[in-house]
Amino acid sequence: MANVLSKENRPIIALDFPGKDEAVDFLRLFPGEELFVKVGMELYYQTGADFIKELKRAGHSVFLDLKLHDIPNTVYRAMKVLAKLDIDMVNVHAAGGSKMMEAAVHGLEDGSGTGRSRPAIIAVTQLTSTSEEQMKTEQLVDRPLQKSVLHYALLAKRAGLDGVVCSAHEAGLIADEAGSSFLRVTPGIRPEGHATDDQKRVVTPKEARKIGASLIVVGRPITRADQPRSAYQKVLKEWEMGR
Ligand SMILES: O=C(O)c1cc(=O)[nH]c(=O)n1[C@@H]1O[C@H](COP(=O)(O)O)[C@@H](O)[C@H]1O
Repeated sequence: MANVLSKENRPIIALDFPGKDEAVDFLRLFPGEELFVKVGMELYYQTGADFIKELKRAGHSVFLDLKLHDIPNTVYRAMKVLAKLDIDMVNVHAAGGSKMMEAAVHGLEDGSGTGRSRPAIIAVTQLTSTSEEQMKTEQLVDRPLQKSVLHYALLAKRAGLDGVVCSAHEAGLIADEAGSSFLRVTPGIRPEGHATDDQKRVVTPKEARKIGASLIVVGRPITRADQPRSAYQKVLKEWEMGR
């Protein structure tokens, strides 16, 4: 798989912008810097593959966050296409099951061809906006949230995935059970003193690293800040303090 842990595990910036212009304006604030960015559904559905290629040409690492969740054959075929974008990381929902996750890995391998490493692939466990109460009432899952997350992580590992998306709260447990090389990519990150919002299970960058996150994903605290560049520096500093 692509080496996503190079360049000192920089925080991944979620480019959750409505279109290319806004994303480009944001990236202009970081001249010459090679960032690790996440392109999600909103931006990808607007800009498509061309913008991903531009980001790669500019030297950025790209996590394409489309959270695939469909029957194995459909996911296999979609991953085969995505592998050609030369992205660094993609994801699926673990709830799609082991056969779907295996198909996703095979799709990436077949799409990458020989001589090129496939993108890293991680599985979303329970979203960081999900609470235990919601799991009970809406998913009818009557188990502790941590158990569900760990179960999905081990399922993903057995299916050949490289890691999971989870809250930092579960990162240490997953490292213990699935091994430290199994990636724990953690959104729901809020720097010290930041206001709360729709994210339920939030952690500071420093705490996330201490607990066992391999990589953190940060969106609005940086992209919606009055001074995005200094907000990024603050996140980076807090992340480094957690080492
Ligand atoms: O897969 C993800 O990236 C993801 C999974 C999850 O459980 N929670 C979660 O917040 N995310 C993404 O991480 C980013 C977090 O953004 P902020 O809440 O603005 O920091 C968003 O782009 C979400 O789509």
